[in-house]
Amino acid sequence: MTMILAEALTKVYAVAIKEPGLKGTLNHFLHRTYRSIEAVRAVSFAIQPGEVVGFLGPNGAGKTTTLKMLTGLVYPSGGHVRVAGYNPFRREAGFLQKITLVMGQKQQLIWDLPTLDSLKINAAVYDIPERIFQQRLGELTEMLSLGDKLTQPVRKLSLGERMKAELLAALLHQPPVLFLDEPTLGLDINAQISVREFLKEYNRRYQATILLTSHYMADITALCDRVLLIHEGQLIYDGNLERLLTRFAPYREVKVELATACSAEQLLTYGELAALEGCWARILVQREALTRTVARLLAELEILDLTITDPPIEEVIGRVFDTGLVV
Ligand SMILES: Nc1ncnc2c1ncn2[C@@H]1O[C@H](COP(=O)(O)OP(=O)(O)OP(=O)(O)O)[C@@H](O)[C@H]1O
Repeated sequence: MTMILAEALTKVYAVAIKEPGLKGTLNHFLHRTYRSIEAVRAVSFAIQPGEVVGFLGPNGAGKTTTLKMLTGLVYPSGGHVRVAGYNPFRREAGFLQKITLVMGQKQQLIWDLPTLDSLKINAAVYDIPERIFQQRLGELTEMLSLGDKLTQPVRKLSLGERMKAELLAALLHQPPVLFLDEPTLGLDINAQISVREFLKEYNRRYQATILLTSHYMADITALCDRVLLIHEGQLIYDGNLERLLTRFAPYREVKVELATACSAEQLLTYGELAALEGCWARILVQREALTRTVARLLAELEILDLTITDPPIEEVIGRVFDTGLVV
């Protein structure tokens, strides 16, 4: 059974327009006018059980709106959705047991209470028997390395600990489908890594299906083989991350340290000049010309150091969004 299915999913928001000044305010009350924002346009995809899929797009591309439609928080203007066999808009109890939605910038834990108290409330809401509650609590606390943190008021936790506690609360009912909107937002590198590791382990242990948005490409590369790219409300790519990178980054980055500074014009004869600072230069070279170009660089210039790397994924994805190409 397909776990998450979106067919021609569309959302058009009607936004009231208000002119400035007193006249505008009066008009706004008397004859309100609206303009339409097509946040999501005919988006279709199918995600199978156990898949971890990255959902990427620039700000305002329509990611959160799509997640809200998949979780039944926003009613679509068109199209069809099915998650774990349910129609999300009915908000049936069975559906709510199957999913969770974690938003990095919103919290569900009660600020002044210890996490444990919020967890007990969640256990009651989801009708989790005491024995199962204790067992899941122990397992998740260990997986998240939260130790004795659960008895402290939430406001005393660090940002990373709070995010882990949020995940614990969101997963207590052991949902098979996870919608995660920026779960590592604002966390330091170590906290990002431990959230990532936890999600990887959670997916492995419970074969959970995960749809994840993140502005940190390290989250995506660590967790997702497959990505969905959305641009101005339209799905422009659905497939393997590796394939996307090879297609949109047919070049490699050659970083050189020169014995003496060189002009940009001279370096441009080797490839596209990405940066030049004093004696350091970053040159983008087509993959098929790499060996030839490196040989030329070493023969023609006095090189102190040379490294070859793949371009940063952020840069490649940025190029895809800049072109807005439908793949
Ligand atoms: N409730 C709303 N009413 C009107 N317009 C909205 C509403 N929510 C979102 N939008 C608009 O819909 C478009 C898509 O927004 P959405 O939040 O889905 O994008 P996003 O990809 O999640 O962006 P970000 O990465 O910045 O969170 C934007 O133009 C946004 O301004």
